[in-house]
Amino acid sequence: MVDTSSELPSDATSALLVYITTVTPTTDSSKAIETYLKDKADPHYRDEAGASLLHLLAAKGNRAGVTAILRAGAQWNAVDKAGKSVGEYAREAGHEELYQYLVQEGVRTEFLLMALGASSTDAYEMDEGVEGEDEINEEDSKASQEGEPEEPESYTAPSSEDVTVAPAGPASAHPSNADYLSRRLTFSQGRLLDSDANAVMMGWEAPLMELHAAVISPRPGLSVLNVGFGLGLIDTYLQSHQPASHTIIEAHPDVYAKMIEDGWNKKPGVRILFGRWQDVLSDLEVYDGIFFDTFGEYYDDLKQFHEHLPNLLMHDGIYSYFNGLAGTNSFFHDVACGLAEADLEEMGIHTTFKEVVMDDLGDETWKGIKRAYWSLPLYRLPVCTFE
Ligand SMILES: C[S@@+](CC[C@H](N)C(=O)[O-])C[C@H]1O[C@@H](n2cnc3c(N)ncnc32)[C@H](O)[C@@H]1O
Repeated sequence: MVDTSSELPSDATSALLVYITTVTPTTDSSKAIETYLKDKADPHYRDEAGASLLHLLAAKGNRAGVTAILRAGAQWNAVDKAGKSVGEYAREAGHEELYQYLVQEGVRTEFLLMALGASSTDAYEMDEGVEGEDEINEEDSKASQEGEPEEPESYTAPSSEDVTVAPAGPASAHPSNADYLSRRLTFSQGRLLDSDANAVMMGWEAPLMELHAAVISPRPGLSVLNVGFGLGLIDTYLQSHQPASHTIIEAHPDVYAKMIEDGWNKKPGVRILFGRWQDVLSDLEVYDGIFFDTFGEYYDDLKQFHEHLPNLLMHDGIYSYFNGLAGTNSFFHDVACGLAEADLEEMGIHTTFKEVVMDDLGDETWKGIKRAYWSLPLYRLPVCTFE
């Protein structure tokens, strides 16, 4: 990988940079930028901070320019050397409308790539996760769009040690669900950690789990399914709602052993299916309420689970999932929410998001944990029903 970010831009690129940074944006910006690009300005130029032309246009609130540069192949999910996305550049400069436009652009691009089987979303960790993996991988994304692997053009991505929010490594470097399931786990001080100090589940999520339980099990006597036991937080809340039947799928042997030790197999209505959800689908029934929250899985796995919902959820049932996708970057998180919403809509399932204001979790929460996986001020709790 060659870092050419310190090289001087070509004349046409310099002229384009001057245009972007000094000219007041108008609807004509799009034509002007196309002309510079025809004159061989480099659409993949990065400045010394790693900001792409799209970042610079976003900061200027230049909507026509943003459209033109995206059309020329700029990546919507580029990050600068500090890990900042184009959405953050737009929002921080006060261009909220452009921020929303960029979110829609991200959703549209990823949705199309998904349809083509070429999405970059495997870097969206489902939940508590592994360092540096919660953003869409811009390198993967570009390679996917063009059908073959390609070196980044003018920018060496910082390593995950350099920045808190870093572009993800290649998907193949992510520990797989199978790797996670072979690691030993520790339950201590209201946390469930794996042997690599990744937080599988943490006590600070209890109030969210209480809300999820109330959403999928609003009255006694319902049949509910929870995928992923973890610390048993949501299952404890679900029990307090007195379901008629309460099915729990759990894949990790250490978690399963703890469930048995704590007597979960003897609780009212509880049926435990030990195994990966992918492997126990044929043992499932149809439920009034379903919740999904696994670990070491990615957006594609969530999407795959969603594809089974028409067979698992009653016509008037309610589904929800832990919405930790890209939970340390509001722009990528907003795109992930939009993508999940669009994918569910394809199956006739409508999503509304209940907004939950979050307290700052503080550094103490993350002590001894490999990666802080949540830092956003708002949690968007999905409430999904058939239309
Ligand atoms: C984040 S925790 C769930 C926390 C839970 N919502 C709670 O309230 O405590 C994720 C759980 O999913 C389990 N898991 C991971 N992959 C799974 C899979 N493919 N199928 C079923 N369970 C899985 C993990 O072992 C872990 O116990």
